[in-house]
Amino acid sequence: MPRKVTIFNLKLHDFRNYASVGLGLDGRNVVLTGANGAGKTNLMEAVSFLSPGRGLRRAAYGDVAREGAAGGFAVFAALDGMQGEVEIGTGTETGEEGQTRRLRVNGTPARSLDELLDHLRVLWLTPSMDGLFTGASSERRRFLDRLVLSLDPDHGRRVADFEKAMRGRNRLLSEPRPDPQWLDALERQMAELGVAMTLARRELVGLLSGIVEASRDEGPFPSAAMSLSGFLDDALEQPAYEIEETYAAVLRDGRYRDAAAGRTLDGPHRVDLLIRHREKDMDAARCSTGEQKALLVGLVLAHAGLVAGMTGYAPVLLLDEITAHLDEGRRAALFDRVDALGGQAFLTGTDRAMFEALGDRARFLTVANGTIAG
Ligand SMILES: Nc1ncnc2c1ncn2[C@@H]1O[C@H](COP(=O)(O)OP(=O)(O)OP(=O)(O)O)[C@@H](O)[C@H]1O
Repeated sequence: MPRKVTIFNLKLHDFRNYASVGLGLDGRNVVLTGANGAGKTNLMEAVSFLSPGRGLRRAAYGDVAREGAAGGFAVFAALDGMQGEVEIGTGTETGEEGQTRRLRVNGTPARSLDELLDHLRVLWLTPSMDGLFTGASSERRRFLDRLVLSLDPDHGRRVADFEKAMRGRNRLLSEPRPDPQWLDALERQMAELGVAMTLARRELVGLLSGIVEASRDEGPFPSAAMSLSGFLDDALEQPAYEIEETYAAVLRDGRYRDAAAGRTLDGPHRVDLLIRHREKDMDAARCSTGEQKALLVGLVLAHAGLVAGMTGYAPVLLLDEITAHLDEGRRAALFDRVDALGGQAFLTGTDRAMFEALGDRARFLTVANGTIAG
């Protein structure tokens, strides 16, 4: 059984519609109910800032600070985490480069937001992910990279460095006489990072598929068959250095074509995560809304199980408006699976009755107008 990470105190300051609010928690799951616009998702978003990145809305920091507030926002959490008890403070400051996010761990400034991953992993499922299967491949890539990142903290840097090198190459190719040596160097870097990224993604898909397979008969959530497509699909059985050579050659040979296109046409930035509904043997994009939601829930729960297995600690789960599209049986099964994961989950909805099956496995809170009541 994985160990539990427990957030037992949460404070928000100038965060969206919260001027200042403090919340004591007892380690159980948390159900937040309230009217539309009350601040339920905002509270979840605050918890999502306990992971690197821009949170579950991928918001610009300027939009997160409470309208009318003079400075930035702040989120404080006291938790029993992966390295014991810790106090985390994060928020924005306005400097020369605009709004930047800062992190303090036990009062000491952290060098990087990645330090958050030493203490907890936060995973989420929000209604904005409902279009994952039907939307653009860039959304699925982002989803995939977030899954990888929660297991492999170096992945974010790899992706960012690859994109930087690619932008450099694109810029160089737009010049009338680009320096071939400089191009060689950038392409070598892209090959190294691009192949590392691809192998990390492939490993994640393999591990996740294993978990999905193992939990196939555990309830009403359909299982996803996943594969990657769109980048060196035939070369990936080779050793890593050979794949790098292959990709570097593809880039070299594609210079004229890419210069004409104004962008790099081959690379890990073109990969798609293909998902099929296993039981129906149907492309997820062609499944019903409810089937897609159930497939996504199954995938996120499998990923949470994988993170718990790999780190030894159950992740904090944020499930926003999770009961929409799920029938009663699926809701009860979801709560059982969430509970079996052994972590702390935050769930939101407009109707408290939808969460009745959780019983005393959750603490019920009511959110209204940027205030929270027990
Ligand atoms: N920077 C901000 N400053 C002040 N208020 C904000 C800011 N950003 C968003 N809001 C307000 O927060 C409210 C939305 O809160 P939230 O998304 O948490 O609602 P919710 O309770 O999840 O509602 P729903 O059930 O509709 O999803 C809106 O009224 C919105 O105008």
